[in-house]
Amino acid sequence: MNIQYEEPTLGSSYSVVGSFPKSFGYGGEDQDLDPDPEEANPSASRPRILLMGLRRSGKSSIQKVVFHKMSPNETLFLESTNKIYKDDVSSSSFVSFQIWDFPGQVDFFDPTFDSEMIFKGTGALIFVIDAQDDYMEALGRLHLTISRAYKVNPDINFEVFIHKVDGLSDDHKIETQRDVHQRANDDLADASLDKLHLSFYLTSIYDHSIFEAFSKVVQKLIPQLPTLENLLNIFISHSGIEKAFLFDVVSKIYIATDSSPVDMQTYELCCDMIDVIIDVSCIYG
Ligand SMILES: Nc1nc2c(ncn2[C@@H]2O[C@H](COP(=O)(O)OP(=O)(O)OP(=O)(O)O)[C@@H](O)[C@H]2O)c(=O)[nH]1
Repeated sequence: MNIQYEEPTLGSSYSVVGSFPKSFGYGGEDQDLDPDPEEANPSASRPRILLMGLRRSGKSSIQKVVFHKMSPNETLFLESTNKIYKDDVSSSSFVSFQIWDFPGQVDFFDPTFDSEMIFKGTGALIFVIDAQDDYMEALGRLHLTISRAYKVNPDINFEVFIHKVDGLSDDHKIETQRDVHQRANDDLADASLDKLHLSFYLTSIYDHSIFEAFSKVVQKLIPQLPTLENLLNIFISHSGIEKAFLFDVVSKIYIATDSSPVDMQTYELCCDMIDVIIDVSCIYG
């Protein structure tokens, strides 16, 4: 398969305000290797989040729903991705990264697949597994992908989205997560890759779980997170406010929250309030 690169078609609502500090370690080195001329630009030092997984696992849907406000039902009409689709997310000074949506059939052994270039500048690799399908093939692919990426760049955060869980009962969700977790880690142990840490999330585009999972993935890439958490702790202790989130309004992912546990209902309520405010400001704007 020939890997081609598609320029980001950035939603007009996004503007470049800032990027991750260079000291974070995602600049420079990869720029020489990347065939994309845009990478020569200093703004390209923002970290990369890769979306990988088998065909039809839901990668493009996740990217469109979270970052382009596509309604979940519209994703039924998405066409299969056949080249790497790069999307710039630069909506505030704390969230600035690129998402690379990969085609499901990417072939690591193809000479045009430059794993050095792709994985070197990567902050997080999200591997999407369709929980409504038989996931054995996906687990094999997960192992191949992460072991290859780890060899090139052991600093990548490996995130596994056990996706489309909207069709599963609560018991089935927990059982699937346990099973995927167990098998994926057994495969790593067999390959003597015990040091490689995987994080698992149950996700669906039909509820807020995908926004929550993406929030956590992005938070891990924010070097200022402890400071932000601290500031929010101080804020709630002095204001009598119960819970504080720092939101990226455009995507509704939260960049930080105070250290009390996150209750999904509170998070959903805040997301709904953001929608109301955006709708009202569109009417009166
Ligand atoms: N039930 C359910 N369906 C989903 C979910 N996410 C995506 N889908 C559906 O899964 C199908 C495939 O989604 P895509 O986003 O095109 O999958 P992809 O992984 O990008 O596929 P390729 O481009 O072929 O690699 C679509 O019909 C989506 O509507 C989800 O959370 N729940």
